[in-house]
Amino acid sequence: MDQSKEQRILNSVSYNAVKGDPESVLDCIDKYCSQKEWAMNVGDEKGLILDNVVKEADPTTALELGTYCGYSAIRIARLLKPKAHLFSIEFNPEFVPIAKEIIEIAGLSDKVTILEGHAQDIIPQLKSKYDVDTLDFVFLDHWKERYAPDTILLEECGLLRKGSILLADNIIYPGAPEFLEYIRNHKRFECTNYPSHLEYMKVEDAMEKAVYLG
Ligand SMILES: Oc1cc(-c2ccc(F)cc2)cc2cncnc12
Ligand SMILES: [Mg+2]
Repeated sequence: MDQSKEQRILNSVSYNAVKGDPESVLDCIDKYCSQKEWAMNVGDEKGLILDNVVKEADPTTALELGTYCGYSAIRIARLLKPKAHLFSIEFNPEFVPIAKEIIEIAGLSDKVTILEGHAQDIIPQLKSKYDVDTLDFVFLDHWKERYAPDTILLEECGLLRKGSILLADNIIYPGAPEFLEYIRNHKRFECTNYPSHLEYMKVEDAMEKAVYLG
């Protein structure tokens, strides 16, 4: 059976990246996806925005919705302090083993737990099953129509605390209008927009940061 694009990305990382070096894994994926096959990694330009918000949050416990091949999980996990941990939720069973392998090559398997399933099913289990208290940072990068309901679910599950930082990808393209409307019209969130471009393209995109005010 022909290999998937995601398998080809893993092949490229496995062959070209320096084992245990997250930067070389990120560079390899960015090179492959800008020169060979486009893929929906957050990419290098929006990745810098992600880096800065993660540094600002300096999270002990972080959550990512939408693992894909593990690119943004590596961007986040490489910046985490020693005892900090990232949970990453992915519903596509084909992506999970590939992301695990790529994160392993980056040497970050100890800092990342990939949870396979739908966010709306896993979020309610984070406290009881995964011993999470509250989340210091959340990266939303899964299906755009799930951004708002899953944000509401995080709050309902008591997973947000005063100062929790949410960062959402693809605010312009593909777009997340319901999410924007929700967080910008609710006084419990302080929002900041970061204009950027769609990964590896000249198409406009943006990220939105929302600080939960409690
Ligand atoms: O960053 C992203 C980009 C795109 C996407 C797809 C097709 C296209 F033409 C343009 C953009 C889809 C995504 C789905 N989930 C998470 N992130 C995504
Ligand atoms: Mg995205």
